[in-house]
Amino acid sequence: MIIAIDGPAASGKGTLGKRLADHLGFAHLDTGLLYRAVAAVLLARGIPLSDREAAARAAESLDVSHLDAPDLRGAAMGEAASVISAYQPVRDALLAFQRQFGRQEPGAVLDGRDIGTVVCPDADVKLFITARPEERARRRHLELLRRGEDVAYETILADIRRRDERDMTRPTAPLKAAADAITLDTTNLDADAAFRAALAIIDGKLRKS
Ligand SMILES: Nc1ncnc2c1ncn2[C@@H]1O[C@H](COP(=O)(O)OP(=O)(O)OP(=O)(O)O)[C@@H](O)[C@H]1O
Ligand SMILES: Nc1ccn([C@@H]2O[C@H](COP(=O)(O)O)[C@@H](O)[C@H]2O)c(=O)n1
Repeated sequence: MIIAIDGPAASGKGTLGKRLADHLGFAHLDTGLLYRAVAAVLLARGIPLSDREAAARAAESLDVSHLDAPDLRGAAMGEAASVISAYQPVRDALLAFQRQFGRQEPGAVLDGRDIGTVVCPDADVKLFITARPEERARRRHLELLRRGEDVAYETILADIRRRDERDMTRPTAPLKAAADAITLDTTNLDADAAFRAALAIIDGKLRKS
């Protein structure tokens, strides 16, 4: 069984995905980390993010055993990931790994931008998690402060808006809800309430099928 979660930056996809996976005994993949890891390779080697060929090579030879590295979660890496994720060969190189991950038993939760539309178009349940940009920026601001990154709220809000715009308007696998996705707006829901709402959607969807 596959649960696909998509949505804009800092909407709570990863938090929800991990919680659902733990609850259901499923594997969980935060696919944004793959793009962040590719960007990290380029930045570590001093290669400009505009070098599409180098980005594609980095994606093709990506070592996925270090996706838990804390430096991947920083604000700069999110921005860099958003640049290289627009390159089709980068996306192509990461596709097979994601699809293979989704085949695990008893199930898998994948979160990202194109899970319901491209990576797992046949997913059993598709959720599109969203929240107002100001609320997402507030959450990310808190998170970064806790991590010791003292970035101004306004800067984070501007970054989120820019990243969403780039992700939504790129020609390849743009961020959008799949036609059969159920949208959950978590602007006024804390993480517990979002989890309960998502579980109710999943239960309802599975009972119908
Ligand atoms: N419903 C919620 N209410 C309040 N805070 C939340 C909620 N969901 C997640 N958070 C917090 O918001 C921040 C962003 O959440 P998370 O990293 O899960 O978002 P994301 O969509 O996976 O982000 P990204 O797109 O950058 O990968 C985290 O600090 C998380 O703890
Ligand atoms: N399926 C995905 C996941 C992520 N991206 C791109 O990576 C950037 C970072 O992702 P986070 O989820 O960690 O914020 C994101 O802004 C996207 O550009 C993607 O294209 N597809």
